[in-house]
Amino acid sequence: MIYIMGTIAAGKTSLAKILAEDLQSPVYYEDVESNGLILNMLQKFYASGKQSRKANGAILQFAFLTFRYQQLRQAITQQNAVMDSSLESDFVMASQLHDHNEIDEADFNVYLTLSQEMQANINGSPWNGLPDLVIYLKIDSSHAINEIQQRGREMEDIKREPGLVDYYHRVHYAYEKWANGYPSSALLTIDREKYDYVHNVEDQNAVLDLIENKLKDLGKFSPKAFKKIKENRQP
Ligand SMILES: Nc1ncnc2c1ncn2[C@@H]1O[C@H](COP(=O)(O)OP(=O)(O)OP(=O)(O)O)[C@@H](O)[C@H]1O
Repeated sequence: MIYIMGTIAAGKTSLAKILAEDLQSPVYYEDVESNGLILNMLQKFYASGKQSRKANGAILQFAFLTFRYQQLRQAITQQNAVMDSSLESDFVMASQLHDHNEIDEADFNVYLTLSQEMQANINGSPWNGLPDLVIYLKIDSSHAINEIQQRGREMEDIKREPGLVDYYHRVHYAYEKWANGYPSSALLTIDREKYDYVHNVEDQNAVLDLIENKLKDLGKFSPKAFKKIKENRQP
């Protein structure tokens, strides 16, 4: 199992697609646009800054947790499944909301208990609860904000809600802090300021090489399978 982590609009979905195609692996997307229930909750969450985050933050996290659990139950049975979001990324989001008093203590404790119960329920079947590899997309905060604005979702628009700039910086900081302290499994950092894997084929191949070399070193596929993947890749 491969988790992709990074702040809002770091490029997780694009990398998940490119990597899964190259590895011929199953891929699990966040896909909020086609999940009506989550999209509706997100719109309420984003509606009016701190106030709406406080009113909707906890229930949104419970919704994401449920959705992720459904994905995970399927993904644990598959080799090298790519997850564009995960219980780990939800935990970063939920924690930063809690740190800023947008999820209260009691709700956060229920969230943590439920999350642990869900993980315990799928651990050992055959998953041990940890991803084989975590890819962290490191991006400058102002660059991520530009990307968010360029994708043009009304709920995320800083012209509509200028206070979102602080929120985006805060989420970015939460991910940086998480990446600096993550001890649990192999972590590979990809510098988004160096690699444009969406528009530049050379960059794309360089990033795929970095990830697949790491997977090979971790024993996730044989040197022969690795060679075949590289041969099949677009020049
Ligand atoms: N656990 C969560 N709590 C709060 N908001 C979340 C959570 N997970 C995702 N979101 C929000 O849902 C939206 C998801 O958008 P999308 O699926 O495009 O992913 P993204 O995080 O922006 O990633 P990327 O652009 O890197 O693929 C973003 O606004 C994101 O902040």
